[in-house]
Amino acid sequence: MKAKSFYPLAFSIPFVASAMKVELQNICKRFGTVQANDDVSLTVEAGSIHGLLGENGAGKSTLVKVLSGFITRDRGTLLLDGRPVEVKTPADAIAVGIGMLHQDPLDFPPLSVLDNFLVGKSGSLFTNRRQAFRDFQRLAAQFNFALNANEKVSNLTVGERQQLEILRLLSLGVKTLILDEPTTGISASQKDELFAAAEQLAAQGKSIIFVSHKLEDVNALCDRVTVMRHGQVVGNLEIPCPDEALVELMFGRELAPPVKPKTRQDAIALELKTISLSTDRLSVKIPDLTVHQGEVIGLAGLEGGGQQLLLLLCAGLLKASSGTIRVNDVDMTAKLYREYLTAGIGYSPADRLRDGLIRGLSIHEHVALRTPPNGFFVDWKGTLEKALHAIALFNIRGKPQTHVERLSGGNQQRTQLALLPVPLNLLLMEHPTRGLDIESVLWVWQQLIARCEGGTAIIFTSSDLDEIMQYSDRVIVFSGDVVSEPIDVAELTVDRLGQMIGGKMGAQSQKLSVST
Ligand SMILES: Nc1ncnc2c1ncn2[C@@H]1O[C@H](COP(=O)(O)OP(=O)(O)OP(=O)(O)O)[C@@H](O)[C@H]1O
Repeated sequence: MKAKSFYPLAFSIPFVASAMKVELQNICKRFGTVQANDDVSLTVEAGSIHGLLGENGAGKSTLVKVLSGFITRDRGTLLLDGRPVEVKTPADAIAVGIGMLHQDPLDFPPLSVLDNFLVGKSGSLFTNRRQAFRDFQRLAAQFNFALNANEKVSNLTVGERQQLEILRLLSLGVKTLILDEPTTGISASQKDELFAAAEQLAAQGKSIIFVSHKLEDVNALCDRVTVMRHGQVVGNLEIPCPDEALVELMFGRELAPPVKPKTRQDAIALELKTISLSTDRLSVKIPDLTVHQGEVIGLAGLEGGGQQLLLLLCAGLLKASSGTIRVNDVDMTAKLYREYLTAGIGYSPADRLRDGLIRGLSIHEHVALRTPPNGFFVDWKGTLEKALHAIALFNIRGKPQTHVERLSGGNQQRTQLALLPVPLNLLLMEHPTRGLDIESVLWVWQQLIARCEGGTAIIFTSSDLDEIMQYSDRVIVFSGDVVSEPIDVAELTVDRLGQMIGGKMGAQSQKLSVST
């Protein structure tokens, strides 16, 4: 790289392999009428990976935000290695060795990887970039993270941004690393890399707190797990632990997945012919595709692949370089985005707070924005009733006046779903259940299946291969610039899907090269 050498001071990475026991005692935190943490106590032994499990809104993020200084607690004590410490800001937390990787990494996308790596270091403006670059490379190599220091962060996948943030926190001397739902939205191989890094750090004596609602992740990675429900600790168990026991603790009852009935009808909802898509990073040819009303098509592939482009095309947000798109027998190829909306096409993006909802606006204001105006004025009374109805119907834990950024991840997704028009001809969903607890996942799919029964065709992306297998009628696999033909789900297994995403397409893509 071309290192700028006019930064005179060097910084060095504190490579202290030190242990730290973390104890949270009787933590209480209330937001208005919500008691988010109600007398919560948690002990994380040095050198261990401790899971924090709970349904959406259980209070997990609040607890770890208290620990990492992003939220001030109302009551309770924090002990590090038996000594009480005061953490009131994220800087206080870093100073005592506690760092948190957020669900959406707190980075600066317009800046380079190296610039982001330097954020938070004292005197970082005057840092010797050559030295910083070497430190970055050394640390990245230690964890097998293939990151390019000169790449802009805006070009990275969520998984790569997480890796960068972990390196940055470690370089700041963090000894307790909090991972807040880190496997949401990353690829299977990035998850493996993340787990290997967490295990390596625990082996060095660092303590890891792993916040999740994925039982298989907790069972695969953690030594112990604490389960929260309604702001309280309801269990503290050794891992491995049977899934049924964890589910019962999380929800107070057993859960059964919905059976997907055959919803495919004869009428055609969507037709794609000889479509080519390209951005400055990727060019893909999409196989000719006919989607029937009520049918579910799953798009599998690594994050940042062509599957997202295909959804954007069908939503009218991206124009194809060639080919035609027809919805309900109407040629939409040259149509504008708003014409896609009036054609009954709904799009639900993965990044809820960036693309789906508007920070600073309440649930009620979102409902009002979605409601066609009756004359010049907004009908605040009528839209309030609609908001209350949506909150009840979609079981959203929030009030009409709650700002969307204050909702838990699961409740943001419920709000996004509540805002989708009914009926729809075509529903495009990026990661429909990302960040949701198991009960919410089942609930979301119940809603989606009901839409299919009403004739809506669904195309969705997911990095959860079990979800793709369970709910799709047919699957299209994206691997780099190679795209498979649509495959009947009965012909697939999760293993086969994983191999195809990894590039072993076999006969399924050869057919495609004939058809394109
Ligand atoms: N800043 C805030 N203002 C108001 N209420 C909040 C705020 N942050 C969290 N809450 C509420 O506190 C409760 C606990 O939320 P928290 O985010 O801690 O849950 P969680 O277990 O992390 O959920 P998820 O898994 O969905 O992220 C929820 O009811 C949430 O709406």
